[in-house]
Amino acid sequence: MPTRFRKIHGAGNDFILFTNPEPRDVTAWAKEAERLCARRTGVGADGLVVSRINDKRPTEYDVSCFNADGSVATMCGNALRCAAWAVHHDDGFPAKRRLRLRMAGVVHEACVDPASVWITAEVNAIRPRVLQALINGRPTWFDSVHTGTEHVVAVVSDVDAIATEVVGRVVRHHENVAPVGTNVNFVQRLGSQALKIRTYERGVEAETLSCGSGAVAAVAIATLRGLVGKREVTVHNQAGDPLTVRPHEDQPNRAAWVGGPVTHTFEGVLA
Ligand SMILES: N[C@@H](CCC[C@H](N)C(=O)O)C(=O)O
Repeated sequence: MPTRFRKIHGAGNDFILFTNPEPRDVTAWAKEAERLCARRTGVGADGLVVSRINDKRPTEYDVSCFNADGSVATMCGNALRCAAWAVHHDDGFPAKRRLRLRMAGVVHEACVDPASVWITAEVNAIRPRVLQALINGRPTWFDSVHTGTEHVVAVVSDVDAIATEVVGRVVRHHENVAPVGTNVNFVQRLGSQALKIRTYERGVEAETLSCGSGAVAAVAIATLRGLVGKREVTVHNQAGDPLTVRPHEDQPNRAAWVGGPVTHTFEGVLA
């Protein structure tokens, strides 16, 4: 197993990132994710990410993401953004050029500009009202949308009034989304083209400070429900580092760009 790692976060969603491990590397990454993501006994992170260049042209990287519990994330917007930052920083991939990142068999575009790192996410069919749960005593509907991974979204009047981890844990295991479960988002309209979001993440089994695929899901549902127009939306999160979501120029109904800050925190060597 490689010993050098980088700690990095995408708008507060934090990862242990390994780049370009030896081609013959046989690390059991899922197991290592569980061990290293532990906040008290490991490095501590929401997930573990492995990024490696593949031999495809134009430049393409394979990016794998494991949640803190060792499960595979089929899509993680913030992990892809962190991986894109590293390709730019370490391998000299030019800013503002399109890069290809493959995660769980799906190719995402990425683009690093000085202020933000952007990646694309799929926006699949919306299933309105897939489940209902009590929020502060009030029955509340959740819509679902698959943005590369499972998300449900409830529109609420005040996200700060919600016990996100309590409600999130119940909804995450709701029978209508069994057996795979779901990530759970609570969304509030903040004004013209702005939302506030809180996300309970499956696989981390806790609220995270931001979620890229969750921000895309929130914008898809908020657009459908007429809360925002179909153009750029600012999604304010618990990190205080908003993500921006805008429709993809070529497939506005099928994909979106999500962008925001990436911060390299430190590099380390495993004992
Ligand atoms: N934080 C991520 C989503 C990670 C995946 C999720 N926990 C799952 O397993 O579905 C993001 O930024 O998109």
